[in-house]
Order: sequence, then C-alpha cells, then structure tokens
Amino acid sequence: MLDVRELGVRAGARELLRGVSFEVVRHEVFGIIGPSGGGKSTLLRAMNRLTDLTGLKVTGDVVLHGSSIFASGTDVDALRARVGMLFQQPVIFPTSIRENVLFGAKRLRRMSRADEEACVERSLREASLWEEVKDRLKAPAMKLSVGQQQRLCLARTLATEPEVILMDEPTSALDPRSTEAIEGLVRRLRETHTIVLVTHNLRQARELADRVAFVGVRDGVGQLLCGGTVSEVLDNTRLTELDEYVCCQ
Ligand SMILES: Nc1ncnc2c1ncn2[C@@H]1O[C@H](COP(=O)(O)OP(=O)(O)OP(=O)(O)O)[C@@H](O)[C@H]1O
Repeated sequence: MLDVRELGVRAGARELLRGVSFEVVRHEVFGIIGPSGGGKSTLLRAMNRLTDLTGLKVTGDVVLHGSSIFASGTDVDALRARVGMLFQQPVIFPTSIRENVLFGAKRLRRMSRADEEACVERSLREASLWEEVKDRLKAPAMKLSVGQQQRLCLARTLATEPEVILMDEPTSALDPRSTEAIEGLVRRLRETHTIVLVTHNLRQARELADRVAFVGVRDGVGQLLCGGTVSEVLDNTRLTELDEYVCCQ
C-alpha cells in the first residue's frame, strides 16, 4: 500500500539518503533500525512530506495506494491525516486534553459539538487513555505524565483516522511501564492500521515488527543496506555495518 521508490534526500549539497526502496504492506508493522544519524527520521519524514517544512530536497517517490504523495495538487494536510506521525518526544499544545485530541481533526473537517465529543472519546479509547482522563477533559494536557502525553499524541493522530502511522522511536523517552503501554497499543493497532516503526530497541523490533529494514551509512550517505523478516535480518544477514550496529545495542 505504501511504496518507497529510489528515495533520495539532500540538505543543500549534503546527501542524507540515497536510493531507498521498500514496500510496506497493509496492516503490517514495518520496522526501521540503524545507527544514529543514518537517516531513519529523515526517511520517515519524507513519507508524509514533513521534509517540505525543513527545506530538504527529496527525489524518487513515495506512492500511497498507487498515487504519488509528491504529485502537484496533493492536499498535504489530508496526506498527513492519512499518514500520521508519532514522535520520540510527545508534542503537547498548551491547551486542554480535549483540544489536543481535536487539533488535527478540526483542521480537516467541520465538526459539530456531537462529532467532537464522539471523536474525543473514540480516539482516547483507541489510545487506552479514556479511563484515565474522561473526568478531566478540560484540564491542561501539560499536567499529564510523559507516558500519558505520548498516548494523548497517539489519540490526536488517531483522531484524523489515519491508514498509516509513522512512529519515530515512540518509546525512547518513556519509562518501562509506559513503553509497555505503547507496545501493547502497537500490537492492537496493527489489526486496523499499517505501522512504520523506527526503533533502536532490537527487542522491540523482534517482538513487534513483521519485517525490518536496516538503514546504515555507506560512503558517507544513509542507505537501505538490507531488509527482510526480523529473523532474516537480525539472525541471518552478515553485513559489517549491521554487525557493528547490533554489537553496540
Ligand atoms: N533539515 C536538515 N538539514 C540538514 N541536515 C539534516 C536535516 N535533517 C537531518 N539532517 C542530518 O541528516 C542526518 C540524518 O539524521 P536523522 O535524524 O534522519 O538520523 P536518524 O537515523 O534518525 O538518527 P537518530 O537515530 O539519532 O534519531 C544527520 O546527520 C542530520 O544532522
């Protein structure tokens, strides 16, 4: 459903990514692993055109259900609703829990009060946060714990009804209990969504990902050096860059 074709990214004269190709299948968890600075976040950001906002030049293509996301006339807000993103650090706006959930959804469509109520409850339930916050939806979101804030960000992403969720090291800022909560959600959301998960946590990649791609640096440029099932990549691929990465984890 999501086809990355010969993707390259440049920042001015500097080449960050070269010739990255892979296909993400509907309702799989596709893991991306690799060393720091290899270009994993940049790759993820190209997949919903967040790279537009940082002046990076993208070549190649990302095709969603047969259409290029870079085609002229693409509604970028609608694209980012279909291909949502969860970041490493929760991005919380200084408003209420309720308004944080509705932030993206209200930009996309006109919503009645009843639509808003339904959307807030559905999204918070899907993100396993409803029971903890249902009595204080108007309270400041900043007062939630970091783990709750990350689930609130997931609720905000789910509120726009995405098909694909891009997750950029979504548990690296969390304690073990909150990490477990997000991992449980990934397991549940794969039934209904397609997930691309960047992680440095190889246990997490083994437990959650159906397939993984290893993005490493070769000739000074980030490239997809190997891919396959977790076991094919982590247990059966002999590659200097991969061995060095796995050793350091
Ligand atoms: N907007 C930008 N302008 C210039 N260079 C950038 C930009 N964004 C990223 N880079 C550079 O691209 C390289 C890849 O960065 P990126 O964050 O994608 O790596 P990563 O694999 O996600 O790293 P980490 O695992 O540490 O998060 C880095 O050297 C970074 O400095």
